[in-house]
Amino acid sequence: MTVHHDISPTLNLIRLANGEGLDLPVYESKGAAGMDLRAAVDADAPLTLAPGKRALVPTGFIFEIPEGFEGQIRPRSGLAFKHGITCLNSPGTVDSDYRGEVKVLLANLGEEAFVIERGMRIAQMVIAPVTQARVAEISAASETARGAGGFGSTGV
Ligand SMILES: O=c1ccn([C@H]2C[C@H](O)[C@@H](COP(=O)(O)OP(=O)(O)OP(=O)(O)O)O2)c(=O)[nH]1
Ligand SMILES: [Mg+2]
Repeated sequence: MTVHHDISPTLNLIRLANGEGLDLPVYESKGAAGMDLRAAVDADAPLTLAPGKRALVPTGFIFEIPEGFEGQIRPRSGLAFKHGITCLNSPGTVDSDYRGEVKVLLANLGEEAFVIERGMRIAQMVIAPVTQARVAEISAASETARGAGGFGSTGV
């Protein structure tokens, strides 16, 4: 069966109190795969992420991911390259039935503390189609040329 997804579904956002005044997430270029997510930390209280530490950073929005899609929260390569900042659970998964605030689990793998200011673009979200498989338990696996070979069985 072929499932055809709307290639530009509407993403409804609900702004929370801590998101007041923040720019909406946008695609920063015409062909960008991800929309950048901004930190909804208090303007008077930037978040300092010490080396080796992690923090759940609010975005200030509830995202109603359209049914049949997910939101994938991924690191920004610039922050990763320059500062060692990544998403610990990358790619983070935002389910289409989630109605809480989207948060970004940042980790500092760098050697210096990293300061997250309000409105900083900390990660990006890709909206991607999802397939839910039916699960069926069977008694024996079908035969293939690969068989159980894996984890480097074809060489490096
Ligand atoms: O980076 C993330 C990852 C998840 N979530 C939210 C949306 C997602 O729908 C929900 C649950 O995420 P996940 O399934 O990855 O976490 P879990 O540990 O399995 O929690 P749960 O038992 O709530 O599913 O948490 C975020 O806001 N940011
Ligand atoms: Mg889960």
